[in-house]
Amino acid sequence: MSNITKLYTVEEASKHNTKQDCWLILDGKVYNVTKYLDDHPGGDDVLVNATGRDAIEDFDFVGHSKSARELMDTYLIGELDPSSIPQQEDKATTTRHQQQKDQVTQKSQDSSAFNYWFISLVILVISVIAGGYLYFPSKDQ
Ligand code: HEM
Repeated sequence: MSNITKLYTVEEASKHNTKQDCWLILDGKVYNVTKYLDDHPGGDDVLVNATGRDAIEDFDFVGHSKSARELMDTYLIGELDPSSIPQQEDKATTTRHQQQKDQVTQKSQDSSAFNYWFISLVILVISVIAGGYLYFPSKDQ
């Protein structure tokens, strides 16, 4: 097993995206698979298409064998620098979640205000009817 010492940015790792120079990012680790392209049983295109992003989900989806996982170590050249991983999507997601939360809070506040006025109106109507019976009792009694 190789020692992992070198850190690469996503940008640096993503530059190697051709059949002459192909690096993969798998679970935060960086692999130079250029020499393996011709031997990969799944073909070279699939590997070149998996560059520029962490392709561990694709790798796992294929259901690679134990020996395939052991083979990976041969091509390991380093790890991804975590600070280089773009956070934009997370920020956008957080903002979207906050907006959704705000909308729910706003709706619940609107509905509380409506309930307050509705209940007040019902009490008022009941009071008027009850008052009517008290001041104008039925002639039968
Ligand atoms: C260093 C990385 C990789 C190594 C060492 C590797 C190795 C292998 C090996 C040994 C096989 C034969 C089947 C097995 O033993 O599981 C295989 C098949 C395959 N691999 Fe990879 N692979 C790597 C990355 C990837 C990636 C990133 C993808 C997809 C995005 C991929 C897609 C496939 C496909 C589609 C097959 C064919 C499966 C089949 O026909 O049943 N591989 N790989």
